[in-house]
Amino acid sequence: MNVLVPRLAVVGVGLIGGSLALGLKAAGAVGEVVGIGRGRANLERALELGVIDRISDRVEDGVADADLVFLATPVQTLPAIAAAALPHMKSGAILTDGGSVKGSVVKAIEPLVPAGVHFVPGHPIAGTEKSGAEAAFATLYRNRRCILTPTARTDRGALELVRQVWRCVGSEVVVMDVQKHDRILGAISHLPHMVAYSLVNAVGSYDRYEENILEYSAGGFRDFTRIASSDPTMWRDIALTNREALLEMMELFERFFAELKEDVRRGDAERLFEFFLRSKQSRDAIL
Ligand SMILES: NC(=O)c1ccc[n+]([C@@H]2O[C@H](COP(=O)([O-])OP(=O)(O)OC[C@H]3O[C@@H](n4cnc5c(N)ncnc54)[C@H](O)[C@@H]3O)[C@@H](O)[C@H]2O)c1
Ligand SMILES: O=C(O)C(=O)C[C@]1(C(=O)O)C=C[C@@H](O)C=C1
Repeated sequence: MNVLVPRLAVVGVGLIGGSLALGLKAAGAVGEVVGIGRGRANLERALELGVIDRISDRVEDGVADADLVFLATPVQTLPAIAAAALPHMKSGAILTDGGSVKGSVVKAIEPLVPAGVHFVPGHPIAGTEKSGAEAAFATLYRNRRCILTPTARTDRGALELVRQVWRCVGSEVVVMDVQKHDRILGAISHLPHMVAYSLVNAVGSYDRYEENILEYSAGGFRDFTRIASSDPTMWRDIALTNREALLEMMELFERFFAELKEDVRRGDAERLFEFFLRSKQSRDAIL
């Protein structure tokens, strides 16, 4: 494979940033990877694991010679990091990100982009509940989707390069407008995390017996709540920056849960069966 990105700078060498670096390395598509972050121990571990080739202690220095800068830190930290990075990026360089919410990120970053530097907002729809450089792996993005949310200001050449980067690690690239992205992800990703976190807290608070009843959990509870082990900082930031779409979905969910509760209360066998069947059919169809 030709080198697509001679020098990549990754800010936030965790699951998402580290996996992009590893995927590009595995494809032979990157020259050097510079890692930038807050936690020295995590960066040193990333270096040891071969996720990055060198550490830079300051965003300003680390991005200076990069052709592509990938921001992969919690959503609320992205604007300040972009503000620190952008004035130091070379002409023709591209800034992109992997933040789970796009509206707030684009609104804050786009006005900061100087002439000659390009910004391509993105979001890989892939992940796990694990965090940090140790959690990164080269195949995370294989057979997954990556959504890019360009605006009227986005440079088409830069968009094409970022598209190729994600294709190179095995993703199907989908281009979508920012608002649609935030609504769809609010439904398909953010709501399920809110439900999983609530379920664990609700069941965990049940105190009729002295035992911790979570210890009785088996496949059903554990499969359903895997994502409640996800990083609280990441999910706090998502809940705060996609509030409108998330509240709309939480209200929709409440209506469905109330309907189910009413059917249980009334002992309506026919409606219960129909409710479960409709859900099973929808889910089976995407497997
Ligand atoms: N985990 C997922 O499933 C997933 C999927 C898609 C997108 N995302 C998004 O990707 C981003 C990164 O998520 P992740 O799962 O890789 O998290 P992570 O915790 O594994 O990695 C984030 C890294 O950023 C560092 N960091 C945090 N604040 C920083 C700051 N102010 N300056 C520099 N470094 C900082 C952390 O130390 C950590 O090493 C988030 O915006 C998240 O919403 C996550
Ligand atoms: O598989 C997981 O653990 C995930 O939570 C990944 C997941 C999701 O599917 O909701 C989480 C957040 C993202 O921004 C994208 C993907």
